[in-house]
Amino acid sequence: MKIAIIGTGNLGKSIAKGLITNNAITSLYLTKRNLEELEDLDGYKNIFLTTDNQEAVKNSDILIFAVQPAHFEKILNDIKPLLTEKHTIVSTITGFVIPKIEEEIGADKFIIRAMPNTAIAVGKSMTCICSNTQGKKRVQLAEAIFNRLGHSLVIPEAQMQAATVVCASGIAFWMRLIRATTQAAIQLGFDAKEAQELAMFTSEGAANLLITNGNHPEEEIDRVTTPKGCTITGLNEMEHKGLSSSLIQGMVASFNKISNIKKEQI
Ligand SMILES: NC(=O)C1=CN([C@@H]2O[C@H](COP(=O)(O)OP(=O)(O)OC[C@H]3O[C@@H](n4cnc5c(N)ncnc54)[C@H](OP(=O)(O)O)[C@@H]3O)[C@@H](O)[C@H]2O)C=CC1
Ligand SMILES: O=C(O)[C@@H]1CCC=N1
Repeated sequence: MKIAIIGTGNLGKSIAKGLITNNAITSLYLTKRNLEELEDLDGYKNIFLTTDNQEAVKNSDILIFAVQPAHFEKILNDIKPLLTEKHTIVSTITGFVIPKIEEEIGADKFIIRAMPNTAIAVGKSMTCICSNTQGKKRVQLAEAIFNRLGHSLVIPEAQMQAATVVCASGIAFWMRLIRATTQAAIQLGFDAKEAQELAMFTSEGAANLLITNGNHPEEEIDRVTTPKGCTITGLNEMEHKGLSSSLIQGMVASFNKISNIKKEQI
């Protein structure tokens, strides 16, 4: 696959690392105005670092856009004359809706919106995907790419903002939960390194139980909670202090913020 990442910042670089590690490329163009931060990716075979978006577009078939929303319109205008039938446009840009992309480059283009997260760098992204009518013909291609870099789900565009909160911001939310677990483990007597090890691998195990068994979380909780035991005592105390409620309220606040940003842009 001949892929270009236009805007290789936090997310773009994570995608690049995932693609490189998973041998998912024939060639990979990475663009950015200031290339210094990409020095560690310099010198790899078939990886080209450039400030020239047009060069990247000419030499690639799949164009993954990962710039800030404010930069996207101008970049689309600059590369528009170079777009052909071979190109699949993949936008990871939050809040930039498909009708607006079609307005810039035309509804005849193959347009995909993807919402990955930074775990794409280690091949573990949960990525939600939607497309324009023309792009439906290339959705399987997008799924193939993102399934190599984790797990993907095709959703209606109307759910993309919610997917941003649950999956993209979700990485930050889970990091806080893991950090809090680590802090508790330190208070209970483990050193910092051991505490983080316990927190990371326990959360990985919990997720894998659900992924492998397909159970509801409460079924797995029932297997751990001995009557009158320490687990149910801990869980109930967490709920008295608002664990579930605070997570739900935080995610809804995050969703409301995205909705407001979108209104500000209109
Ligand atoms: N971070 C995340 O977890 C996620 C982010 N997103 C979305 O992805 C997009 C990127 O986010 P993020 O990676 O965090 O942002 P960053 O600011 O880290 O990255 C954007 C990059 O675009 C580059 N850039 C700016 N202008 C141009 C240009 N004209 N040509 C080429 N490159 C350019 C910038 O580098 P330079 O200034 O050197 O050009 C910068 O490195 C956003 O729209 C965000 O909403 C979506 C899902 C998850
Ligand atoms: O925090 C943000 O607004 C962006 C969108 C998802 C991840 N980062």
